[in-house]
Amino acid sequence: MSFLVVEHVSITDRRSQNILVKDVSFVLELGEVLGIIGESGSGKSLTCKALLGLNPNYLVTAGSIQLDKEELVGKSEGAWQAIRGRSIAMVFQDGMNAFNPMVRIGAQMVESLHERLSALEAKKTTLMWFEKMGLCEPERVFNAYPHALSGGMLQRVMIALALAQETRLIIADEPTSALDVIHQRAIMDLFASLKDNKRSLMIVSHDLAIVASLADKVLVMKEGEGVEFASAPTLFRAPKHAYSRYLLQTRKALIQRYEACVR
Ligand SMILES: Nc1ncnc2c1ncn2[C@@H]1O[C@H](COP(=O)(O)OP(=O)(O)OP(=O)(O)O)[C@@H](O)[C@H]1O
Repeated sequence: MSFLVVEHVSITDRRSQNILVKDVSFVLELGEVLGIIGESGSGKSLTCKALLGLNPNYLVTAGSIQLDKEELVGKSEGAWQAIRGRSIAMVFQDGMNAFNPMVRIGAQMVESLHERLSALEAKKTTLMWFEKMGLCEPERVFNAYPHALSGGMLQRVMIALALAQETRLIIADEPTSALDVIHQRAIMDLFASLKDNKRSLMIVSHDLAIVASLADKVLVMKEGEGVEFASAPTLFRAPKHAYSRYLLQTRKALIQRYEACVR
C-alpha cells in the first residue's frame, strides 16, 4: 500500500451545502514529491488542510485519507494535534500568521521541537536550519520577535521549522510566493537536495517551473475537482486533460513574452 492514499475526498460547506472539493483521489509514495496546480479557488489549500485536520468544523471532509495505513478522516482534535508536527508538517503561504507575535522566534522553534530534542539540541538544530535557509545572523533571528523579521525571512523560518520537525510528510502551500527570486531558487534547490526515501513532499504552487523541477507526480485541480493526476514527465510532456494543456500553454506564452523582452 502507498505511503499516502487519498480516495474520493470531498469537502462540503455544511452551512450552504456547497461542495468545495469533489471526489479527489491521488497516491504518494515515501520519497516522492507531489505538485498540486490549478487556478485560484480550485480547492488546493482545502485539500492540503484536510490532510492536517485544519479546516473549520463547518467544512466536512468525506472519503478516505490514509497516511502509512492510518485513516485520518474523522480523527478527533486531540488526535490531529499528535499528527501535526510528528507525522505531517505544513508550510503556509503566509509566514507572518504562523507565529505568535508575542513570543521570540527561537522560543517558538524550541517549543515545537521539544518532544524530540532537549532545549539545547533544539536550539542547535534550529540554528543549523536557519543557516541552510540562507538566514544570515541565525542567532539574531533566533532572538527576534516575528515583527522584527521581513515576510520573506519569516517564510524561511517556517520552512526551517517544517524541515527541523523531521516529519515523513511535508505539505507546502505556496512556500516560496513571499520570497524574492534568489531565495526562491535557493529554497527550491534545498527542497531538491532533501529528496530521499525518508520523506514525501506535497507542494502547491502557481509556479509551474517550480513544480516541473521538483515533482514526481502532479495533481491538476479545477473547480474543486482533480481533473488530472499523472507522473510529472507525462503531465508536462503530454497532458491529457484540456485544462492541463491550457495551464501549460498559458505558462509557455508568458515565458515567450519574457524572452522576447530580454532578447
Ligand atoms: N473557510 C472556508 N469557508 C468556506 N469556503 C471556503 C473556505 N476556504 C476556502 N473556501 C472556498 O473553497 C474554494 C477552494 O478554496 P481554496 O482555498 O482551497 O483554493 P486554492 O485553490 O487553494 O486557491 P489559491 O490558489 O488562491 O490559494 C473556494 O471557492 C473558496 O472560496
